[in-house]
Amino acid sequence: MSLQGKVALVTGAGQGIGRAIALRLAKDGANVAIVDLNEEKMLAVSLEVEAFGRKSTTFKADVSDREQVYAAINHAEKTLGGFDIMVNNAGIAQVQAISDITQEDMDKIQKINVDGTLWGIQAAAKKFIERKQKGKIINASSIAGHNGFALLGAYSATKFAVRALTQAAAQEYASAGITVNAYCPGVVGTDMWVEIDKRFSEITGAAIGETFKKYVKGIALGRAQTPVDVANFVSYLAGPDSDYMTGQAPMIDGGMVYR
Ligand SMILES: NC(=O)C1=CN([C@@H]2O[C@H](COP(=O)(O)OP(=O)(O)OC[C@H]3O[C@@H](n4cnc5c(N)ncnc54)[C@H](O)[C@@H]3O)[C@@H](O)[C@H]2O)C=CC1
Ligand SMILES: CC(=O)C(C)=O
Repeated sequence: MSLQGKVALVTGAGQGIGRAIALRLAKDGANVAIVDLNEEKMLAVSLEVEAFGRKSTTFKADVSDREQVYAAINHAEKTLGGFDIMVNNAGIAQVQAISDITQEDMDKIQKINVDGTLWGIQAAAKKFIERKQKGKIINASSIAGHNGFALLGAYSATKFAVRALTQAAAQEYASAGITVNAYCPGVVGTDMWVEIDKRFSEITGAAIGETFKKYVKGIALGRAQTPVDVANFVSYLAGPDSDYMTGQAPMIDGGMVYR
């Protein structure tokens, strides 16, 4: 159990990839703070974490609000007795042709995916430095953070930005013993993809399920990704085996985008 006694905070942990990460870090030995907008879902995941024999706490926060992110970290530290790993996982998708993206669309997705990640990096690094300890910051990018996809332009732009923040933060915080990396999943069967598929269908006329199937066909390993596939990689990024890695954003996508 490589994370025995460590404290991790996972944003967007009420469901999907964030939930799987929270459970995997708990399995690895960490006590886990669950942060999300949905209180009922957070509580359910918190109970699942405790079933591994770990401590857990929940904190309702909108990651786009800087103060709420700082408050979430303070809460985790106080309740769980430390703070070692920050997973900036919360994010939203949008499916929209470039010509149809509005200012409101762009403001919303940037505030959550980009600002939310920035506040998470900044607040976590400040806490690690204040505590005079090393720390790990792990951000959710995407294959869409390496490759622009049609109808996912705004989303792709935010995930490219997450990689930029990851690279800059890795350099700025290395001397403090803080590593900053990102994970880039491909097509993961979560509610996010149910929504993406539905929006593609509205825009292109594709049948429900067709876009998801089309994307999955492009995966070399021949199946859609599960949240656990992502969590397995985040476990590595959170643990001591990745201590010599920083500023990176590898694909964990079953073979879709090659860099
Ligand atoms: N599903 C996929 O295929 C892929 C997902 N990703 C990224 O992985 C991350 C997680 O994705 P999924 O689990 O699929 O999404 P999801 O939509 O299933 O879950 C996202 C969670 O984040 C929470 N959330 C949303 N906005 C929030 C906010 N402002 N503050 C706090 N919590 C908020 C939601 O309540 C929800 O529990 C996202 O950053 C996403 O962009 C990256 C690549 C592929
Ligand atoms: C949701 C997402 O990041 C992709 C590319 O599927």
